[in-house]
Amino acid sequence: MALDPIRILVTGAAGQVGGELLQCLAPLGDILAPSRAELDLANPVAIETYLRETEPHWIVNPAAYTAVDKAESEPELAHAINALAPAVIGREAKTLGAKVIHFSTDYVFTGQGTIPWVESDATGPLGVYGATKLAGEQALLATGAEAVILRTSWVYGATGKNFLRTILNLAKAKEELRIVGDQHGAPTWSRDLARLSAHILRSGTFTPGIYHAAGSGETTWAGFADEAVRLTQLRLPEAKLARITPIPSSEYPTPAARPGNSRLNCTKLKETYHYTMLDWHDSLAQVLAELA
Ligand SMILES: NC(=O)C1=CN([C@@H]2O[C@H](COP(=O)(O)OP(=O)(O)OC[C@H]3O[C@@H](n4cnc5c(N)ncnc54)[C@H](OP(=O)(O)O)[C@@H]3O)[C@@H](O)[C@H]2O)C=CC1
Ligand SMILES: Cc1cn([C@H]2C[C@H](O)[C@@H](COP(=O)(O)OP(=O)(O)O[C@H]3O[C@@H](C)C(=O)[C@@H](O)[C@H]3O)O2)c(=O)[nH]c1=O
Ligand SMILES: [Mg+2]
Repeated sequence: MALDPIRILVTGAAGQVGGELLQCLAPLGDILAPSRAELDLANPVAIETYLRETEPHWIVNPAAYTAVDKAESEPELAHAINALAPAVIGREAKTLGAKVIHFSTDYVFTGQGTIPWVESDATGPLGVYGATKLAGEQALLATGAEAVILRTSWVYGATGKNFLRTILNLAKAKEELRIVGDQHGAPTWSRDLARLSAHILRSGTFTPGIYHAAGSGETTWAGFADEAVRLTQLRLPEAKLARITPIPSSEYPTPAARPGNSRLNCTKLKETYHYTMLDWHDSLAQVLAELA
């Protein structure tokens, strides 16, 4: 008798993490990757119907409302996608006996201090995006579903909309880029998150809970931009690239405030799942090689 193949639902497959998940999880089962038109996460009934029809064994949910500034003027939509959808996913997963891997953010924290945050630290989001992501964590956990929540930071990769690609484009067009130098954290490669997810799926034991999962090491946005431009200049000695000037956040006003301390302590992930996230310098070099 043939065994039922493992069905893995990947939401947001057109996004940065979702795209990498498609590649990394494909060898592990049958992937369901509905487009936004096929599964609109802003519609709870659509989520319920889709999950009852497809009965996935795993639900991997990187889909989110990720426009941090725009969320300030679209709080209802951000809440529907980031908070209500995880609640419905959790409720249905609990009924199905499906396991969930969900993604959250450093922006659940206030950003006070300099010590890397641990999972049990008090939260205090500064804006709508962070608040809706925090509500999503809490709602998912409250369903009692078997869920791992990976809190990550500063996600980038060779594809999708991200800070690295924005900076490389701007650096070719300008002489100087003024970038905030007082927000501290770690860039995280989208592919490393997908590899971690595959690792969790494969690991025989599933230990639910919140885990911090950010690139190893730390920098600032200005430090990240500076290293990206430096490495690009080494590869393209003839190119005229902008110099990076670090500025205080007060000189780069945005609708949503960002945390000054986004450092995430990833010890729990290491100890529980025996997975160490790549150092951000190493992943940056790999992503730049892929872009070249
Ligand atoms: N990007 C970052 O820097 C960080 C991200 N995170 C978290 O990691 C996760 C992955 O982020 P990332 O891959 O960068 O996000 P992206 O913005 O690259 O992708 C998000 C995906 O979600 C989809 N989506 C949005 N709204 C809906 C909806 N109503 N129905 C169905 N799909 C929808 C988008 O679809 P479409 O393509 O149609 O817009 C897109 O494919 C998210 O949970 C995010 O909160 C955490 C820390 C940092
Ligand atoms: C383009 C640019 C940005 N900045 C600043 C703004 C901001 O503080 C920082 C990064 O810019 P971004 O627009 O990429 O920032 P942002 O969209 O806030 O990135 C966040 O996205 C969400 C989804 C997360 O979960 C977070 O972990 C984080 O990655 O750099 C400058 O100072 N100068 C510039 O020229
Ligand atoms: Mg952004």
